[in-house]
Amino acid sequence: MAPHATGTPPSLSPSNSFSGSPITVLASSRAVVAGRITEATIVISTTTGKITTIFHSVLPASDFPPGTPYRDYTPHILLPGLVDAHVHLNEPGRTEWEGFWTGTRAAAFGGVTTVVDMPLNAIPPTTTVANLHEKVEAAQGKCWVDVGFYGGIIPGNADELLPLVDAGVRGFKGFLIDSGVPEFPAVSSNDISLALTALSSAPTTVMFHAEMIPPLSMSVGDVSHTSHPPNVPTGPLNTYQTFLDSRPPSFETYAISEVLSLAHLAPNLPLHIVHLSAIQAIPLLQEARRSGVKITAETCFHYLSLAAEGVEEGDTRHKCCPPIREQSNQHGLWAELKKEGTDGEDGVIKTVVSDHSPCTPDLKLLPEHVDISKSNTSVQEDTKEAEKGDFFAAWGGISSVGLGLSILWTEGQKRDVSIEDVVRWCCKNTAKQVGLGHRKGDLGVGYDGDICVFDDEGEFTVEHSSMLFRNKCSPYENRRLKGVVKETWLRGKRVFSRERGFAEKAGPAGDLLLEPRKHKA
Ligand SMILES: NC(=O)NC(NC(N)=O)C(=O)[O-]
Ligand SMILES: [Zn+2]
Ligand SMILES: [Zn+2]
Repeated sequence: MAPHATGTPPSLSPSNSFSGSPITVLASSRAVVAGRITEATIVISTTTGKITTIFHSVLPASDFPPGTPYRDYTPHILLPGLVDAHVHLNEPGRTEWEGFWTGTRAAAFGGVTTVVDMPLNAIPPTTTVANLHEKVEAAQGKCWVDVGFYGGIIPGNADELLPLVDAGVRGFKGFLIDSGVPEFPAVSSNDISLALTALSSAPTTVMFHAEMIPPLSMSVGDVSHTSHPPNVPTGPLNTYQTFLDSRPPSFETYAISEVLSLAHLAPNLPLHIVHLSAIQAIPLLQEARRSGVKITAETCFHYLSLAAEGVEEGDTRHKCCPPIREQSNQHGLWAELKKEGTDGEDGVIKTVVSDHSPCTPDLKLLPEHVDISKSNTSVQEDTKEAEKGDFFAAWGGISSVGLGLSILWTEGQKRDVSIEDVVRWCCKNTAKQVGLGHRKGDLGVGYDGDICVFDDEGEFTVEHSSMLFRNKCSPYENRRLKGVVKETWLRGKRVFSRERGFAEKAGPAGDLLLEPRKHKA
């Protein structure tokens, strides 16, 4: 046996194989194994889909029995499949916005092998066990990657929360501001208290969309002095700055203070702020962590790659909540993110996710001058002239599932980001956040054989053929990105290849990840 092997030697007896070989072997001179780049030969059981052995060198095919599927991908990098812990798949109920089939194919295209579906925008929302069952029913047989589900916290559903934990949700999300859909109302501080109390010793994570309209007296200083509440537009509705001014950083800091003021109700429960945008919130979170509050935050590919200064008039593809802020804010997010994993530092932003929240293009109310892919017919024919480009009336949400790795890699070129950093933020930490750290987010013995084959030197332009989500409407369209996913492997099966497409004959191989989260020892 080669030196430096970890794990048990592969059982090479062909008798326990269903596909002719009991193992599949992927090798490369560069792989991110246990968080470090190394040479590796990865052996995956074809029966369990688990990694059985990793050799820390590139072994030749001749070291394995004849007929063993083997490929040396050198010089491409083998990464753990990405875990995108924030995706809105919208099925059932708003399947014209997205769906399990299209959303998970878009994920597989980008090396994402696990997505965790948000509890809102589908109808019904995932706020009861019965509703979770409807979602699971709708997902059967349609998923090209593994899919987990969050539960939702809304007013009045505190009694559903523990049953949802037992039913296998990977965490919960509640809104402190209007969510944009009527069936998922915002929670009050009383609702949060009830939820935290109900879940105080449950093995889960409670996450918040942290924006709140602060009392008027507290908003002074955020926006130019006005007597308006900040959420009321004070300029042209199709100018991005008007929208940005309407959701200032104080919305995020105020909401996070609210969450922190209730954290004592569940001191052992992990809390998490989704899609953090405002850097002004970072000191609050740092201080809370220093005083022992178990709170983390995620940011999104768009906050790290787009900036308010670059949003053209009426280009509502950039609308999301909280908003994309100025370039200086983006720098601050990067600085905090890069602390994560640095010796002696404690970054509060642990993860980077897509927050893929699509809709049909008509709801984006795009004006004609915003040139989007013409694959979506009758895009804005019905839009009233007055509404075109209106940042307030347009749906808030950015489409990017499956583009994240390349977006981050492209941005990272300017910022001394290593591939190990990307794996930590998008694989290891996201898997841990959703209670899947024992089987996802890393390459190691006993982990699922989820592998992204990444050409870190390749480039592509985002166009129709690289946006596999249902509606081709994304601010990344026509952008040139660095880093191409060549293949995506899910539990030892190749589900996607850039050259050969999807494993159509085998069909969707994704599992629904409903194993309940485990109590910490
Ligand atoms: N209803 C939504 O999908 N909202 C989402 N929208 C964004 N982020 O703009 C979100 O996650 O809050
Ligand atoms: Zn949100
Ligand atoms: Zn979201």
